[in-house]
Amino acid sequence: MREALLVLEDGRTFRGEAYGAVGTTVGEAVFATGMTGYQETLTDPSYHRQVVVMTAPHIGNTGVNGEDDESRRMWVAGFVVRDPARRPANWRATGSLDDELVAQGIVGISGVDTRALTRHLRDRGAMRVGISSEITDPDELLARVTAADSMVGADLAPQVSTGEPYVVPAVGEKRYTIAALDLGIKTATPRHLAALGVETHVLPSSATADELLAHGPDGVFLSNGPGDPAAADYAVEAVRGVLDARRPLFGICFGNQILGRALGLGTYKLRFGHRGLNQPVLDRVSGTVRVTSHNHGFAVDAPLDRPTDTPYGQVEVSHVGLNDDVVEGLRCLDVPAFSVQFHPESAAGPHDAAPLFQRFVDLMESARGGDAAVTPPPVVEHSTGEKA
Ligand SMILES: NC(=O)CC[C@H](N)C(=O)O
Repeated sequence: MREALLVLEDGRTFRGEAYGAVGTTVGEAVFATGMTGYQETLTDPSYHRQVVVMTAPHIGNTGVNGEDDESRRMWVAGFVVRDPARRPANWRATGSLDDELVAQGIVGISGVDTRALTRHLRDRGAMRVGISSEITDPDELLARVTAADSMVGADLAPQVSTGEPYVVPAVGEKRYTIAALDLGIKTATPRHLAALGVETHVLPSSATADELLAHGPDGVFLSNGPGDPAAADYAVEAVRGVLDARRPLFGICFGNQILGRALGLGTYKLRFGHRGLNQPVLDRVSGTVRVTSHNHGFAVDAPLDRPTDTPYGQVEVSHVGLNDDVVEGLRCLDVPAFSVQFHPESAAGPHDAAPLFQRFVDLMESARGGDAAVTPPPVVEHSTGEKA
């Protein structure tokens, strides 16, 4: 058994065993509370440059399979678990997580008190961290950690985006065509759209509005993605062009933050972010509470109690996180655009929010009928009492 060391930027140190590839890595320490879906987490491009701490104590129980990857590779900068499964067992498994982490060069640590680590991050906020199964001196590792780039100001979408455009065909009859700006897109998203008859043309993060609109798509999609939305000016510019063209637009997570910025709203870094599969969100349009999957460290800054005037008309907060009143969705009242901060495409679930893809399809359908500026019903008010 090989020892490993974890050092947080504030000096707190944990010791454990090497897990995954042997080596040294640094990144932003974040915790994820999902009890399932580790394969999707590891392969979600939004986790690029983040060291993910799993709060669920047993990880790897169902191994890995050839179907659940959210992209072409694992992106996490490091992986922290309590107890790796000794023997995976699942009818879909094609291998073990341990072997896959080694094969993909992901440095991890196991045997760590992940509860103590998570409480530390909750109390002090997300921060930089290093893991090493080579360096044994905490001060030496700490020097590497403090030399690492911060997540604030990091422009990471170009590093994960596709180099070349590609097409995900509709399942069955093709009814709509969309252009998707790949800021770190997950495979589950075009799959959900394909099931609704949507053909998705995925374009690199550098695509301009003209490129997105080149083939006359029914709508434009803005994907999830890693990094600080404040650093992605090129995407903001592209979205403004799409809004000018009044083309139906739907964004998820990073896409929600980019739409917010395109409308003139600000974004800010949350103390420790939302990462998990059971986050309650109020859909203020229908008055429904949905249990949703989250992975975000930044959020849009917008007033909850009134619409905001923007160069594209008014926008209102359509969804609110019930744990902490964070903006979880935007809805434009005068242009056909909306977005959510959480993940309707979520695999391993939950699927409460999946109908949002149908809302995008409905928006494209009404735009075809010349009725693009949908007149929405008023939002419902709520009170969560004291902030969490
Ligand atoms: N999943 C995402 O798209 C994450 C968006 C952004 N990088 C954040 O951390 O908030």
